[in-house]
Amino acid sequence: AQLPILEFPDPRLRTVATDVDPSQIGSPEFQRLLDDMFETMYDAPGIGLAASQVDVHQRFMVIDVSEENDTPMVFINPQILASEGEEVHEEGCLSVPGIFAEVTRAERITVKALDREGESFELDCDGLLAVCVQHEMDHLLGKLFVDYLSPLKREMVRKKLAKARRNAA
Ligand SMILES: O=C(O)C[C@@H](Cc1ccccc1)C(=O)SCC(=O)c1ccccc1
Ligand SMILES: [Zn+2]
Repeated sequence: AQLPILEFPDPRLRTVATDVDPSQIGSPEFQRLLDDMFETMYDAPGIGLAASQVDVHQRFMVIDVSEENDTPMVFINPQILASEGEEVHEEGCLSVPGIFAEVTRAERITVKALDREGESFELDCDGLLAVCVQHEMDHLLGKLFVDYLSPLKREMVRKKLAKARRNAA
């Protein structure tokens, strides 16, 4: 099922997620949640989705940066072991619809996490995957890409979204 995505400035997006209990990963409920998150992400459409965005405050995220939407990736209890370089990339966010801004992040990262089978893996990422992993991991810390904007610009974003919500209502 598609899950409702929380939208800025909803304070629940600021919650810091807690580690997933590895013994829960194999449960039907957790596997169903992963499936629902992929369905929600592909439908949005998006290239990533953090559990925080669907009001589940546990440390996991789903990503698929492939052109064909056929490379689903699950990162549970992710941690960045190493990072290097700097790269500016235009980012969007399903929790801040219609807003795009440039963000500077590490160019290359080594991320360690558990996969959907609960197996530990390490991955060297660069390019859009590295950007997306860092963007999703920020969500798990209650951070949004608009936090990298000036307070003035962030206020403009808040007003723009509030207006869009009024018009939609
Ligand atoms: O809010 C999210 O976490 C999803 C976000 C991830 C992201 C996008 C761009 C840079 C970093 C992280 C999105 O997927 S926004 C939508 C988007 O960028 C996109 C949608 C369809 C095709 C390609 C990109
Ligand atoms: Zn986002």
